[in-house]
Amino acid sequence: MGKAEGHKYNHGHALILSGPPHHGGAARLAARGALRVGAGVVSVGASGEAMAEHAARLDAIMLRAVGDGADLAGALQDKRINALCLGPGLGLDARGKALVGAALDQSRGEPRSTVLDADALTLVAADPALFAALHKDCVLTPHAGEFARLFPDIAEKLNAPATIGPAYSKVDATREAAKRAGCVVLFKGPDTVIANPEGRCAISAAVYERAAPWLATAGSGDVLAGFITGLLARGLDPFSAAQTAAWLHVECALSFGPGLIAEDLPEELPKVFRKLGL
Ligand SMILES: NC(=O)C1=CN([C@@H]2O[C@H](COP(=O)(O)OP(=O)(O)OC[C@H]3O[C@@H](n4cnc5c(N)ncnc54)[C@H](OP(=O)(O)O)[C@@H]3O)[C@@H](O)[C@H]2O)[C@@H](O)CC1
Ligand SMILES: Nc1ncnc2c1ncn2[C@@H]1O[C@H](COP(=O)(O)OP(=O)(O)O)[C@@H](O)[C@H]1O
Repeated sequence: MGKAEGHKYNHGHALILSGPPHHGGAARLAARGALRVGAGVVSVGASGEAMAEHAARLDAIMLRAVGDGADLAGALQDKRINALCLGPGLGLDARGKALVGAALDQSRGEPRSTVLDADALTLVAADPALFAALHKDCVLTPHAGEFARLFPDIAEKLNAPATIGPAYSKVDATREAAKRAGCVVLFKGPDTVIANPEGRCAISAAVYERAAPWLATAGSGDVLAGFITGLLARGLDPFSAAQTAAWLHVECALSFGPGLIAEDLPEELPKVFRKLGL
Protein backbone atom coordinates (compact mmCIF):
# COMPACT_ATOMS: atom_id res chain seq x y z
CA MET A 1 0.00 0.00 0.00
CA GLY A 2 2.93 2.33 0.44
CA LYS A 3 4.02 4.59 -2.42
CA ALA A 4 7.71 3.89 -2.76
CA GLU A 5 8.50 5.41 -6.13
CA GLY A 6 7.09 6.62 -9.43
CA HIS A 7 5.06 9.59 -10.67
CA LYS A 8 1.31 10.11 -10.41
CA TYR A 9 0.44 8.10 -13.52
CA ASN A 10 2.37 5.11 -12.13
CA HIS A 11 -0.32 5.00 -9.42
CA GLY A 12 -3.20 4.87 -11.88
CA HIS A 13 -5.93 7.16 -13.14
CA ALA A 14 -9.45 6.48 -11.85
CA LEU A 15 -12.47 7.89 -13.69
CA ILE A 16 -15.71 8.23 -11.71
CA LEU A 17 -18.81 8.89 -13.83
CA SER A 18 -21.38 11.22 -12.32
CA GLY A 19 -25.08 11.74 -13.02
CA PRO A 20 -27.47 14.64 -13.50
CA PRO A 21 -26.93 18.13 -12.01
CA HIS A 22 -27.73 18.44 -8.28
CA HIS A 23 -27.02 14.72 -7.75
CA GLY A 24 -23.24 14.92 -7.77
CA GLY A 25 -22.50 14.28 -4.09
CA ALA A 26 -22.28 10.50 -4.34
CA ALA A 27 -19.79 10.58 -7.24
CA ARG A 28 -17.67 13.18 -5.40
CA LEU A 29 -17.61 10.95 -2.30
CA ALA A 30 -16.44 8.03 -4.43
CA ALA A 31 -13.82 10.22 -6.13
CA ARG A 32 -12.49 11.45 -2.77
CA GLY A 33 -12.26 7.82 -1.60
CA ALA A 34 -10.31 6.83 -4.72
CA LEU A 35 -7.90 9.73 -4.30
CA ARG A 36 -7.27 9.18 -0.58
CA VAL A 37 -6.67 5.45 -1.06
CA GLY A 38 -3.83 6.39 -3.36
CA ALA A 39 -4.85 6.52 -7.03
CA GLY A 40 -2.35 8.92 -8.62
CA VAL A 41 -5.01 10.81 -10.59
CA VAL A 42 -8.77 10.87 -10.12
CA SER A 43 -11.25 12.46 -12.54
CA VAL A 44 -14.99 12.92 -12.36
CA GLY A 45 -16.73 12.49 -15.71
CA ALA A 46 -19.76 14.77 -15.91
CA SER A 47 -22.32 16.01 -18.41
CA GLY A 48 -22.07 19.64 -19.51
CA GLU A 49 -24.88 20.76 -17.23
CA ALA A 50 -23.27 19.17 -14.17
CA MET A 51 -19.79 20.66 -14.71
CA ALA A 52 -20.33 23.95 -12.85
CA GLU A 53 -21.59 22.19 -9.72
CA HIS A 54 -18.58 19.85 -9.65
CA ALA A 55 -16.10 22.63 -10.49
CA ALA A 56 -17.28 24.52 -7.42
CA ARG A 57 -16.66 21.49 -5.20
CA LEU A 58 -13.52 19.83 -6.55
CA ASP A 59 -9.85 20.82 -6.41
CA ALA A 60 -7.39 17.93 -6.46
CA ILE A 61 -9.93 15.86 -8.36
CA MET A 62 -10.03 16.69 -12.06
CA LEU A 63 -13.12 17.18 -14.22
CA ARG A 64 -13.77 15.82 -17.67
CA ALA A 65 -16.81 16.36 -19.91
CA VAL A 66 -18.54 13.03 -20.55
CA GLY A 67 -21.95 13.68 -22.06
CA ASP A 68 -22.79 10.26 -23.46
CA GLY A 69 -21.50 6.79 -24.26
CA ALA A 70 -19.49 8.00 -27.24
CA ASP A 71 -17.73 10.57 -25.04
CA LEU A 72 -16.83 7.82 -22.57
CA ALA A 73 -15.51 5.60 -25.39
CA GLY A 74 -13.44 8.61 -26.50
CA ALA A 75 -12.10 9.22 -22.99
CA LEU A 76 -11.10 5.55 -22.76
CA GLN A 77 -8.76 6.00 -25.72
CA ASP A 78 -6.47 7.32 -22.98
CA LYS A 79 -4.97 4.04 -21.77
CA ARG A 80 -3.74 5.70 -18.58
CA ILE A 81 -7.36 5.62 -17.33
CA ASN A 82 -7.17 2.16 -15.80
CA ALA A 83 -10.15 2.03 -13.43
CA LEU A 84 -13.77 3.13 -13.74
CA CYS A 85 -16.57 3.61 -11.25
CA LEU A 86 -20.19 3.88 -12.29
CA GLY A 87 -23.30 4.04 -10.13
CA PRO A 88 -23.08 6.51 -7.27
CA GLY A 89 -25.62 9.20 -8.17
CA LEU A 90 -25.50 8.08 -11.82
CA GLY A 91 -29.27 8.07 -12.34
CA LEU A 92 -31.40 5.51 -14.16
CA ASP A 93 -31.97 7.47 -17.38
CA ALA A 94 -30.78 6.79 -20.94
CA ARG A 95 -27.43 8.52 -20.34
CA GLY A 96 -26.70 6.33 -17.30
CA LYS A 97 -27.53 3.21 -19.28
CA ALA A 98 -25.40 4.33 -22.25
CA LEU A 99 -22.43 5.01 -19.95
CA VAL A 100 -22.68 1.56 -18.36
CA GLY A 101 -22.90 0.02 -21.86
CA ALA A 102 -19.85 1.96 -23.05
CA ALA A 103 -17.87 1.07 -19.92
CA LEU A 104 -18.58 -2.65 -20.40
CA ASP A 105 -17.99 -2.63 -24.17
CA GLN A 106 -15.00 -4.90 -24.81
CA SER A 107 -14.76 -4.25 -28.55
CA ARG A 108 -12.05 -1.65 -27.86
CA GLY A 109 -9.69 -4.37 -26.65
CA GLU A 110 -8.56 -4.92 -23.08
CA PRO A 111 -11.47 -4.47 -20.65
CA ARG A 112 -11.02 -1.82 -17.93
CA SER A 113 -11.25 -2.59 -14.24
CA THR A 114 -14.77 -1.37 -13.45
CA VAL A 115 -16.70 -0.95 -10.22
CA LEU A 116 -20.47 -1.07 -10.65
CA ASP A 117 -22.43 0.22 -7.66
CA ALA A 118 -25.82 1.74 -6.82
CA ASP A 119 -27.73 2.90 -9.96
CA ALA A 120 -25.38 0.99 -12.29
CA LEU A 121 -26.43 -2.23 -10.53
CA THR A 122 -30.09 -1.36 -10.97
CA LEU A 123 -29.47 -0.70 -14.68
CA VAL A 124 -27.57 -3.98 -15.12
CA ALA A 125 -30.32 -5.87 -13.28
CA ALA A 126 -32.94 -4.50 -15.68
CA ASP A 127 -31.05 -5.25 -18.90
CA PRO A 128 -29.89 -8.79 -19.78
CA ALA A 129 -27.50 -7.42 -22.43
CA LEU A 130 -25.68 -5.33 -19.79
CA PHE A 131 -25.61 -8.31 -17.42
CA ALA A 132 -24.12 -10.47 -20.20
CA ALA A 133 -21.42 -7.83 -20.79
CA LEU A 134 -20.01 -8.15 -17.26
CA HIS A 135 -16.42 -9.41 -17.37
CA LYS A 136 -13.72 -10.68 -15.03
CA ASP A 137 -12.35 -7.19 -14.27
CA CYS A 138 -15.69 -5.95 -12.90
CA VAL A 139 -16.56 -5.62 -9.23
CA LEU A 140 -20.25 -5.49 -8.25
CA THR A 141 -21.01 -3.94 -4.85
CA PRO A 142 -24.68 -4.56 -4.06
CA HIS A 143 -26.47 -3.92 -0.78
CA ALA A 144 -29.23 -6.43 0.02
CA GLY A 145 -31.83 -4.55 -2.05
CA GLU A 146 -29.55 -4.35 -5.09
CA PHE A 147 -28.51 -7.99 -4.67
CA ALA A 148 -32.18 -9.04 -4.82
CA ARG A 149 -32.64 -6.99 -8.02
CA LEU A 150 -29.59 -8.59 -9.65
CA PHE A 151 -30.04 -12.16 -8.43
CA PRO A 152 -33.72 -12.54 -7.41
CA ASP A 153 -33.67 -16.35 -7.28
CA ILE A 154 -30.48 -16.44 -5.20
CA ALA A 155 -31.88 -13.81 -2.81
CA GLU A 156 -35.06 -15.85 -2.45
CA LYS A 157 -33.03 -18.95 -1.52
CA LEU A 158 -31.00 -16.90 0.96
CA ASN A 159 -34.07 -15.39 2.59
CA ALA A 160 -36.08 -18.62 2.78
CA PRO A 161 -36.28 -20.09 6.29
CA ALA A 162 -34.01 -23.14 6.57
CA THR A 163 -35.99 -26.29 7.22
CA ILE A 164 -33.04 -28.68 6.97
CA GLY A 165 -29.36 -27.98 7.59
CA PRO A 166 -26.86 -26.79 6.68
CA ALA A 167 -28.65 -23.54 5.81
CA TYR A 168 -27.92 -21.70 2.54
CA SER A 169 -25.71 -18.83 3.73
CA LYS A 170 -24.66 -15.35 2.53
CA VAL A 171 -21.32 -16.98 1.60
CA ASP A 172 -23.14 -19.53 -0.60
CA ALA A 173 -25.27 -16.78 -2.16
CA THR A 174 -22.33 -14.49 -2.94
CA ARG A 175 -20.27 -17.34 -4.46
CA GLU A 176 -23.21 -18.37 -6.66
CA ALA A 177 -23.75 -14.75 -7.71
CA ALA A 178 -20.06 -14.24 -8.58
CA LYS A 179 -20.04 -17.41 -10.66
CA ARG A 180 -23.16 -16.33 -12.55
CA ALA A 181 -21.95 -12.76 -13.12
CA GLY A 182 -18.41 -13.89 -14.05
CA CYS A 183 -16.82 -11.27 -11.80
CA VAL A 184 -16.17 -10.31 -8.20
CA VAL A 185 -19.26 -9.64 -6.10
CA LEU A 186 -19.01 -7.75 -2.79
CA PHE A 187 -22.31 -8.22 -0.94
CA LYS A 188 -22.50 -5.39 1.61
CA GLY A 189 -23.66 -5.36 5.21
CA PRO A 190 -22.19 -5.71 8.71
CA ASP A 191 -21.15 -9.13 7.37
CA THR A 192 -19.77 -8.11 3.96
CA VAL A 193 -18.95 -11.13 1.78
CA ILE A 194 -16.60 -10.96 -1.22
CA ALA A 195 -16.44 -13.76 -3.79
CA ASN A 196 -14.90 -14.35 -7.19
CA PRO A 197 -16.20 -16.61 -10.01
CA GLU A 198 -13.70 -19.36 -9.13
CA GLY A 199 -15.23 -19.74 -5.66
CA ARG A 200 -12.67 -17.82 -3.64
CA CYS A 201 -14.40 -16.03 -0.80
CA ALA A 202 -13.65 -13.65 2.08
CA ILE A 203 -15.75 -12.18 4.87
CA SER A 204 -15.19 -8.66 6.15
CA ALA A 205 -17.11 -8.76 9.39
CA ALA A 206 -17.89 -5.56 11.28
CA VAL A 207 -19.16 -7.35 14.36
CA TYR A 208 -18.11 -7.91 18.00
CA GLU A 209 -14.88 -5.94 18.61
CA ARG A 210 -15.01 -4.66 15.00
CA ALA A 211 -18.66 -3.52 15.18
CA ALA A 212 -19.02 -0.21 13.31
CA PRO A 213 -22.74 0.60 13.20
CA TRP A 214 -21.86 4.21 12.26
CA LEU A 215 -21.26 2.89 8.72
CA ALA A 216 -25.03 2.80 8.24
CA THR A 217 -24.98 6.40 7.00
CA ALA A 218 -25.89 7.81 3.58
CA GLY A 219 -22.97 7.76 1.19
CA SER A 220 -20.73 5.32 3.04
CA GLY A 221 -21.25 2.77 0.25
CA ASP A 222 -20.27 5.40 -2.31
CA VAL A 223 -16.96 5.88 -0.48
CA LEU A 224 -16.41 2.11 -0.46
CA ALA A 225 -16.92 2.04 -4.23
CA GLY A 226 -14.29 4.79 -4.47
CA PHE A 227 -11.82 2.88 -2.26
CA ILE A 228 -12.17 -0.19 -4.51
CA THR A 229 -11.76 1.91 -7.67
CA GLY A 230 -8.66 3.62 -6.30
CA LEU A 231 -7.08 0.29 -5.38
CA LEU A 232 -7.88 -1.09 -8.86
CA ALA A 233 -6.22 1.99 -10.33
CA ARG A 234 -3.17 1.22 -8.19
CA GLY A 235 -3.00 -2.22 -9.80
CA LEU A 236 -4.62 -4.56 -7.29
CA ASP A 237 -6.61 -7.41 -8.79
CA PRO A 238 -10.42 -7.17 -8.38
CA PHE A 239 -10.67 -9.62 -5.47
CA SER A 240 -7.79 -8.04 -3.52
CA ALA A 241 -9.07 -4.52 -4.22
CA ALA A 242 -12.54 -5.39 -2.92
CA GLN A 243 -11.22 -7.27 0.12
CA THR A 244 -8.68 -4.56 1.05
CA ALA A 245 -11.20 -1.75 0.54
CA ALA A 246 -13.81 -3.44 2.73
CA TRP A 247 -11.25 -3.87 5.51
CA LEU A 248 -10.03 -0.26 5.25
CA HIS A 249 -13.64 1.00 5.21
CA VAL A 250 -14.33 -0.61 8.58
CA GLU A 251 -10.89 0.48 9.91
CA CYS A 252 -11.71 4.10 9.04
CA ALA A 253 -15.10 3.84 10.77
CA LEU A 254 -13.55 2.32 13.90
CA SER A 255 -10.81 4.92 13.93
CA PHE A 256 -13.31 7.81 13.62
CA GLY A 257 -16.00 6.38 15.90
CA PRO A 258 -19.53 7.59 16.63
CA GLY A 259 -20.71 10.67 14.80
CA LEU A 260 -19.19 9.46 11.54
CA ILE A 261 -20.63 10.74 8.26
CA ALA A 262 -19.56 9.55 4.81
CA GLU A 263 -17.22 12.51 4.23
CA ASP A 264 -15.18 11.45 7.27
CA LEU A 265 -14.22 8.06 5.82
CA PRO A 266 -11.69 9.18 3.17
CA GLU A 267 -10.29 11.81 5.56
CA GLU A 268 -9.58 9.12 8.15
CA LEU A 269 -7.44 7.05 5.76
CA PRO A 270 -4.14 8.91 6.39
CA LYS A 271 -4.44 8.12 10.11
CA VAL A 272 -5.20 4.45 9.36
CA PHE A 273 -2.24 4.28 6.93
CA ARG A 274 0.07 5.87 9.52
CA LYS A 275 -1.04 3.29 12.10
CA LEU A 276 -0.17 0.56 9.58
CA GLY A 277 3.30 2.09 9.20
CA LEU A 278 2.81 3.03 5.53
N1 LIG B 1 -24.93 11.95 -0.67
C1 LIG B 1 -25.46 11.47 -1.78
O1 LIG B 1 -25.46 12.14 -2.79
C2 LIG B 1 -26.00 10.10 -1.78
C3 LIG B 1 -26.57 9.58 -2.94
N2 LIG B 1 -26.98 8.31 -3.03
C4 LIG B 1 -27.44 7.88 -4.36
O2 LIG B 1 -28.85 7.84 -4.36
C5 LIG B 1 -29.27 6.91 -5.36
C6 LIG B 1 -30.25 5.91 -4.77
O3 LIG B 1 -29.58 5.06 -3.83
P1 LIG B 1 -30.37 4.30 -2.66
O4 LIG B 1 -29.41 3.35 -2.04
O5 LIG B 1 -31.02 5.27 -1.76
O6 LIG B 1 -31.53 3.62 -3.45
P2 LIG B 1 -31.78 2.18 -4.08
O7 LIG B 1 -30.70 1.21 -3.78
O8 LIG B 1 -32.10 2.33 -5.51
O9 LIG B 1 -33.07 1.73 -3.31
C7 LIG B 1 -33.14 1.74 -1.90
C8 LIG B 1 -34.18 0.75 -1.53
O10 LIG B 1 -33.59 -0.55 -1.56
C9 LIG B 1 -34.07 -1.34 -0.49
N3 LIG B 1 -33.03 -2.00 0.30
C10 LIG B 1 -33.03 -3.28 0.66
N4 LIG B 1 -31.94 -3.58 1.36
C11 LIG B 1 -31.25 -2.45 1.50
C12 LIG B 1 -30.03 -2.14 2.14
N5 LIG B 1 -29.31 -3.06 2.78
N6 LIG B 1 -29.59 -0.87 2.09
C13 LIG B 1 -30.32 0.07 1.45
N7 LIG B 1 -31.49 -0.17 0.80
C14 LIG B 1 -31.95 -1.43 0.83
C15 LIG B 1 -34.84 -0.40 0.40
O11 LIG B 1 -36.16 -0.81 0.30
P3 LIG B 1 -36.96 -1.25 1.65
O12 LIG B 1 -36.10 -2.33 2.26
O13 LIG B 1 -37.03 -0.02 2.46
O14 LIG B 1 -38.24 -1.73 1.11
C16 LIG B 1 -34.63 0.99 -0.12
O15 LIG B 1 -35.82 1.75 -0.08
C17 LIG B 1 -28.01 6.24 -5.89
O16 LIG B 1 -27.59 6.93 -7.05
C18 LIG B 1 -27.03 6.50 -4.79
O17 LIG B 1 -25.67 6.48 -5.26
C19 LIG B 1 -26.91 7.39 -1.91
O18 LIG B 1 -25.74 6.62 -2.09
C20 LIG B 1 -26.88 8.12 -0.58
C21 LIG B 1 -25.93 9.29 -0.56
N1 LIG C 1 -24.69 -1.88 10.74
C1 LIG C 1 -23.63 -1.84 9.93
N2 LIG C 1 -22.42 -2.23 10.39
C2 LIG C 1 -21.35 -2.19 9.58
N3 LIG C 1 -21.38 -1.77 8.32
C3 LIG C 1 -22.54 -1.38 7.82
C4 LIG C 1 -23.73 -1.39 8.58
N4 LIG C 1 -24.73 -0.93 7.80
C5 LIG C 1 -24.19 -0.64 6.61
N5 LIG C 1 -22.88 -0.90 6.61
C6 LIG C 1 -21.95 -0.68 5.50
O1 LIG C 1 -22.15 0.66 5.03
C7 LIG C 1 -22.16 0.71 3.62
C8 LIG C 1 -23.52 1.19 3.14
O2 LIG C 1 -23.57 1.19 1.74
P1 LIG C 1 -24.91 1.46 0.93
O3 LIG C 1 -26.02 0.62 1.48
O4 LIG C 1 -24.57 1.32 -0.49
O5 LIG C 1 -25.25 2.97 1.30
P2 LIG C 1 -25.18 4.32 0.43
O6 LIG C 1 -25.89 4.03 -0.86
O7 LIG C 1 -25.92 5.32 1.26
O8 LIG C 1 -23.77 4.68 0.23
C9 LIG C 1 -21.79 -0.68 3.15
O9 LIG C 1 -20.39 -0.78 2.98
C10 LIG C 1 -22.23 -1.58 4.32
O10 LIG C 1 -21.49 -2.78 4.40
